[in-house]
Amino acid sequence: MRRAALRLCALGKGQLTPGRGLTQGPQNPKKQGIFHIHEVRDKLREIVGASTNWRDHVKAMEERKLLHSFLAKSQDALPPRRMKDSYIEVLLPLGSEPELREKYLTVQNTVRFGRILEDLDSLGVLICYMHNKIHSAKMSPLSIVTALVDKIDMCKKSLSPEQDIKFSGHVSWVGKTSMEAKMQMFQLHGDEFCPVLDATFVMVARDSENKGPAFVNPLIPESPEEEELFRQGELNKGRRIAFSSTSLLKMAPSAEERTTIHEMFLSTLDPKTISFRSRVLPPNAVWMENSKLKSLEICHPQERNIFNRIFGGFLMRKAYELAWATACSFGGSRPFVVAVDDIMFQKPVEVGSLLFLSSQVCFTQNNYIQVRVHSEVASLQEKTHTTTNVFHFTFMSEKEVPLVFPKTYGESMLYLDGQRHFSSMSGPATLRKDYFLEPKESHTC
Ligand SMILES: CCCCCCCCCC(=O)SCCNC(=O)CCNC(=O)[C@H](O)C(C)(C)COP(=O)(O)OP(=O)(O)OC[C@H]1O[C@@H](n2cnc3c(N)ncnc32)[C@H](O)[C@@H]1OP(=O)(O)O
Repeated sequence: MRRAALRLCALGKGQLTPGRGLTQGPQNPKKQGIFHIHEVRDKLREIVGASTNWRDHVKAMEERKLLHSFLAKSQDALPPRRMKDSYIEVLLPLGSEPELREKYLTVQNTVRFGRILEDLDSLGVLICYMHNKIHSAKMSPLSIVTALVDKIDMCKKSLSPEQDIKFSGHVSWVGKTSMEAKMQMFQLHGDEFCPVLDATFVMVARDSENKGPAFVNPLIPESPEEEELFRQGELNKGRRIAFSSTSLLKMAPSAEERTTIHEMFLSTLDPKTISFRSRVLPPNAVWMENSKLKSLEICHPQERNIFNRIFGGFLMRKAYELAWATACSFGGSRPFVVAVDDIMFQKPVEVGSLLFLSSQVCFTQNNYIQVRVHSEVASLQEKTHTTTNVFHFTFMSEKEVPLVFPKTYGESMLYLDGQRHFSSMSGPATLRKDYFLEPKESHTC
């Protein structure tokens, strides 16, 4: 493994305390200043001036054009902000408001992770709007879009749909037009909020009409912890550039990777024939081509964001649910998501698009299933397909899963890419002995 193994949630109680309370977990949910989950989208609508019905969306966009004059000509012209300026907490009161549960419920009486992805996306965008808030204006001239889900690490197998959940987050790094938002999620256990998830998103600011880049306010770290967070943001940017420059779409696999693929190839040759063409599946293995599932979404106006594009969170939920079904049918049991990695939003998805999602298992190890979902939109006029996103999900199954074998060169590259994503997690999966343990009845997290 290139980077020592699987991600453990780096969460601790009150892990980082810039500006007191930043990224802090256990706090009284009833205190002032916590948004209700319903308020997040309402607040976003208010900030961007979104229409509440589809008929008015053209008028709403026309109004946004007028905000162009509020855009800064340079980043230096914008006042610096602190991490605490964008810090927010959001309550999802599944315990205290049972009527909310239905939307979040799975048949196994756990919380739908796809819904959490949607909430994280909206929260990430709201955090970035808080960072760039113009205090004298109600609306923002910026169009902030999700560019990347850098990573999401789960530290609990499943969440209870009967206990309150709290999200918190803030901007942790800024570039010229991009921002990193770090978010955490906690669930009430006894009278304490315990950490359950850790997420890093990258958002990009665009002009009022979402046609070109726009500058974001600088960020000033105020304590050694904040400096460390900011430095980590810089490192993350460097890591992403390095990861992308060695992409298998650009470069040949390493010598070690080539050996892996060749050995897998040799292990599939039929010993009875002296031929490179007769391939036999080894025991307890599945051909990669047989691990696929596909779906189609018609992108209705209901799922639009202000810019008349489809919400990133909706795309993630759809991709996640397809990936889960893929892992489920591959492993033969209900898997749990462990990590989400490197979801890149390459192109916006327009309202009215036909969105094709294609999911396949591309790597497995012990109980782990690495699933890749590719999404593309079809242009009906030109009969062309354009890739909009690639999603990477790591699932854990309760029992050991079959190996997945590539047959073609292209599939071998998918295998290696899957292996790279799996290896980029930060702690060996097998070390996570507590992962399947349900919370104890004691009130410790
Ligand atoms: C209901 C009402 C609520 C309304 C709320 C609205 C919230 C909406 C939130 C969403 O749902 S957005 C929908 C999902 N996302 C998208 O559709 C985005 C699709 N992708 C794009 O539009 C472009 O790829 C994107 C604007 C993200 C980047 O465009 P470019 O590739 O031309 O960007 P460019 O090269 O100019 O780089 C601009 C910045 O982005 C950074 N960047 C671009 N791609 C990146 C990436 N993949 N990862 C990290 N950073 C990235 C890049 O480093 C640079 O940072 P700095 O200016 O700080 O140096």
